[in-house]
Formats: sequence, C-alpha cells, structure tokens
Amino acid sequence: MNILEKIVKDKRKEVALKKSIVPSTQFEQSVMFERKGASLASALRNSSIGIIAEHKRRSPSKSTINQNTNVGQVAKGYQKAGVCGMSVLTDIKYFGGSLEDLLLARASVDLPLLRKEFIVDEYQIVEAKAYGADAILLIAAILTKNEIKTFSELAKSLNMDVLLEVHNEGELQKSIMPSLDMFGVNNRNLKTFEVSLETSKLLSTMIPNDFVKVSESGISSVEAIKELRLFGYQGFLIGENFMKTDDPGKSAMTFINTLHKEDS
Ligand SMILES: O=P(O)(O)OC[C@@H](O)[C@@H](O)c1c[nH]c2ccccc12
Repeated sequence: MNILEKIVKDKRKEVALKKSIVPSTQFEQSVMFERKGASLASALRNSSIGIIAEHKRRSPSKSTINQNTNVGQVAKGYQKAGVCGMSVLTDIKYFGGSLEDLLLARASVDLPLLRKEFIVDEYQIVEAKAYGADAILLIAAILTKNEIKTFSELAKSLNMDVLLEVHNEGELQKSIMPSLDMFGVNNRNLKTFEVSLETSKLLSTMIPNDFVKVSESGISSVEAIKELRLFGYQGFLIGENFMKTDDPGKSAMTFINTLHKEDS
C-alpha cells in the first residue's frame, strides 16, 4: 500500500467514527453557515501575486517542519504579508493539523481559507463549512468522477470554492466539470513524494481557461513563480518554504516583497 492509500484508509475510519458521534446535521447550527464566505478563486483572479500560504506542522515526506506555531499568529502574519488565501491542514495523523486550527485561523483573519484535507465523504464538506472554510480541496487521485461531481456540487451549494488537485493527464481529463473553480497541479507525487515543477508546466495547456490554475508544492523561489506564470498559473500554493522558518508570516512577507520588486 502506498502512503496515499494508507492515508485514505485511515481517513475513512476516522470519518466513520466521527459520523457515529456527531451527525452532520449538527454542523448546520454553526454560525459559519450564515457567513457569506470569501472567494479564493476571485482573490487569485484579481491578484498579481497569487500566493496561497499554508499552515503545515509536519508531513509524511518531511516529518517535522514546525511544531511551535501559533496558527492564529501565522494567519495574521500571512494576511499582513499580502497573501491571497491560506491553506490549513486539518489532518491530524499525518500532518499534525486539526479542525481547531481552521477555526483559530478563521477567528484571526478575513482571508479566504482552504480546508486542506483528504476528503472522501460529504460529511467532511459540511464540517469544513462549519469550521469556517471558504474553499475545499478535492484530490482526483482518491475520488471517482461521480464523487468529484457530487462533492463539488455540495461545496458550491454551501458557497465554498473548489480546488481540484491533479498530478497527471488522466486525473485531469476525468475531472473537468463546471462545478470546479480551480485546478491545482501538485508538483509532488503523493505516491512517491518526488517533486518536479515540470508537472505544472506539462499539464498547464490541458486545463481549460475557465478555471484558475494553481501550482502546488515544492515552490521555494520567486524565479519559480515567474516561470510558472508563463504557463498561465495565477495561484501558487506554498507551505514548507514559509513554515520551516521561525516566523512564517515574516518569510511570506519577504518573499512577496521580492516578487513585487521584481515585477516593478
Ligand atoms: O510544502 P510545499 O511543498 O510548499 O507544499 C504545499 C502543498 O502544496 C502541499 O502541502 C500539498 C499539496 N496537496 C496536498 C494534499 C494533501 C496534503 C498536502 C498537500
């Protein structure tokens, strides 16, 4: 079993247990259901920078990245730096995140927030809304075409944007549908952890122009962004490069300032 299959297997167990304890109808009591929500796709479309900064304590590929973060402070730092949105890992077992992290980020900033999770059940989408998410991630490698359709339609009905993640042509072709807002090309192969920006370049031409193109993972330089822009990317998801420092907000600020300087 590869790591992705392992994560999904554990995730199905986790969701089954949660479902037996808290019915999803309970989430509808959350005040978050009255929030209109901020669109991540629009923020990216209207930005010349396009950074989505991530909160990630650890990962299966790197183990510990940063265990000493205060997610509220990181969120405020990212907002101050001028990011378009923030991605919050909520998986506990493999990434050291939690739904509480999402809620704390929500309480700290108005930025569009992406729930970064291995979504395998509609329950997690209603839950995402209840904890303040503005957007969800769907991973084509772990979902059928039909699941992508029903899950994305549910997210849209709850006023959340959908980022659909792919890392090869087959996943991309099966996923093209109007209920998605953004396509994310993951430069990291979740089965082998190999990272290559070539993946984004290769798949860019196959993504229809109605979707915002996001390049995910392994981005650590302003040069990489300038290059990816030439392939039509408007969004850049960056985690480790900021999170590995003592002050992720500050390193995002330095990064974005450099980008502004080079653009002017
Ligand atoms: O830390 P990086 O290399 O900048 O990558 C961020 C993000 O793309 C990565 O965390 C990610 C992309 N897709 C995922 C799916 C699940 C968990 C994590 C991810």
